[in-house]
Amino acid sequence: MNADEWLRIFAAELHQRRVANDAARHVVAEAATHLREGGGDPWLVFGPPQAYAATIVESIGTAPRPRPGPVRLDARGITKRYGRHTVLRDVALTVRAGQIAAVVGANGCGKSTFLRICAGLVSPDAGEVTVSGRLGYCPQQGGTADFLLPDEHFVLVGAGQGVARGPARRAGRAAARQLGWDAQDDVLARHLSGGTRQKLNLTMSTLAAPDVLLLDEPYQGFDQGSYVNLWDQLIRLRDEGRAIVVVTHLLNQLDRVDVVLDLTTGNPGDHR
Ligand SMILES: Nc1ncnc2c1ncn2[C@@H]1O[C@H](COP(=O)(O)OP(=O)(O)OP(=O)(O)O)[C@@H](O)[C@H]1O
Repeated sequence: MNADEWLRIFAAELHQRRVANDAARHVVAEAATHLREGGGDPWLVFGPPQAYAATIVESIGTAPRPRPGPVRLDARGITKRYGRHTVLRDVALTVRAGQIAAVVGANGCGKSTFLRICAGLVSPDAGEVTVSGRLGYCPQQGGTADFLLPDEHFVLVGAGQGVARGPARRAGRAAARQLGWDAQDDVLARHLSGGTRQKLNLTMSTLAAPDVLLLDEPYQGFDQGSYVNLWDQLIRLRDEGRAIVVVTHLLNQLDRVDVVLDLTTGNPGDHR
């Protein structure tokens, strides 16, 4: 790993660990100067960027997190049956502005079904979902149009949300860049790689600055760097006051979320 790559991951880690922006910039600049003047492999000088970021957090602490705001998504008593199979039974989830909720559980326990119900795409047999504000939804699969360019996707989604062509294109490209993807490529969606198509999906769901963001395993096909960028982006969106619900199988991410809904047991729990 070269110094630039190490510094990029180190900066992202500091951001994720909520080190105040000014302090993080200062620490990264110091590390960069040290590497430039002293040379050498950053892994030998500082160790893994994650571990060095943890040491920095121990010594300087983190910025206070904004307090969660009003309830943005409230799902109560959600029950869903397919034939004789009850997929969801009396499921509840409340997410406030400035919170991330993770929906976890075994394959087939109903995570995607629950998210689709929250998005208003599937009707529950019982229960109610109340969403306050604008909604963004990133499905697990599909969602892109094979014969459109990325820019055309942004314009289309923008039109549905009352955003003009130019701003929609710019917002889409900016959000894509945060995932490490240059969306200016003249490539039809059907020729994008699976991971890049998922970035397009994700970018579309965040385009109109939604108050509630529903993400169904949004990282599928992502490489390690894109995955780090994704969590960076989610934490930034949360700290801006969005309410985020993310379906995930990656339980090692749960220390970053505020609420966990385990559909294997059906119990939502405060995580912090
Ligand atoms: N439209 C449908 N008609 C009939 N059964 C369905 C339908 N949609 C989902 N199911 C069933 O409901 C159950 C839950 O599916 P769902 O996709 O919500 O699970 P999941 O927890 O998201 O799974 P995974 O972890 O594999 O993504 C499964 O048994 C699935 O076969």
